[in-house]
Amino acid sequence: MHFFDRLADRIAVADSVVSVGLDPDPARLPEAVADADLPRWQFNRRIIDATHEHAACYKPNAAFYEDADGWRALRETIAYAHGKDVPVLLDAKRGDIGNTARQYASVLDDEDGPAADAITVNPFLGRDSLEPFLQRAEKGVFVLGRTSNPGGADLQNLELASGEKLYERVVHLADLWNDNGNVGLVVGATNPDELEEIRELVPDIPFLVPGVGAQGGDSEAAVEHGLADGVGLVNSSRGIIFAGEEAADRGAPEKFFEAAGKSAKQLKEQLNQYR
Ligand SMILES: O=C(O)c1cc(=O)[nH]c(=O)n1[C@@H]1O[C@H](COP(=O)(O)O)[C@@H](O)[C@H]1O
Repeated sequence: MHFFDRLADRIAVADSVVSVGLDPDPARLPEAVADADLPRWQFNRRIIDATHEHAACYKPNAAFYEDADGWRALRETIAYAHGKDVPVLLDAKRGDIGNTARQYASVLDDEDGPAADAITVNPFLGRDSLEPFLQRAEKGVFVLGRTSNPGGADLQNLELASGEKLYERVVHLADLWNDNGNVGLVVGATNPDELEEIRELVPDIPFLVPGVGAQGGDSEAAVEHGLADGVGLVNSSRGIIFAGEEAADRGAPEKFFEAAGKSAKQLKEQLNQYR
């Protein structure tokens, strides 16, 4: 099944557009999992148990898994999320020359265990660097459009000779690259005006909107402009998975994962007001 059809089904079942970011910073893992074999996997398992009812998608960021045990933790996490019937978007921001890109894209194949259903990619190297991802028609390919970080404007807002901004050009290209209907765009919630403008440029492309929660982005704009025909994702990572830190610090470690569930539910309900 094509990723966006699968995502539409999941959004309907969970009544949610929340993407739960699985960014298990080793320095912030609670004691309950810190001594386990594969702490990140044990952490994610309990986060998934607590949040899956409210999750349209899980988004593990590859940066938190790029070591020997990390890929094992990631594979277990993907399998577990699939077991709960929730799709997984691997946030890897890939983009490289052809043969390297082909290798990167193989992370989407099931040969070594369950693979992610979608991935984030960086468009800086142009179409051929993304071709191996785009050709996997059933997989979602989210192209970085306008990122949420303060330095995003350094390059993305540069004005080209044509008068277009660089991010506008990227958005236009992403639309051209969408032969298989599997392209999405990443547009941060911290730039609501640009979110609105980009939605006008590409009415039919679903967005992944990160930046609500810990980065303080605009959740109303995220929903209003992030969805295309009801399909899209609004991501929060630290705001959900570490919501229980304070309770644990106050001597209630059992509340850690419960708080993540509450936070995911709260975000779902907040976003649903605007759907
Ligand atoms: O591609 C992304 O997901 C992404 C793009 C962007 O513009 N900004 C952004 O924060 N992200 C990712 O979204 C997640 C945000 O995490 P929190 O700020 O903890 O919610 C991290 O995994 C980021 O790498």
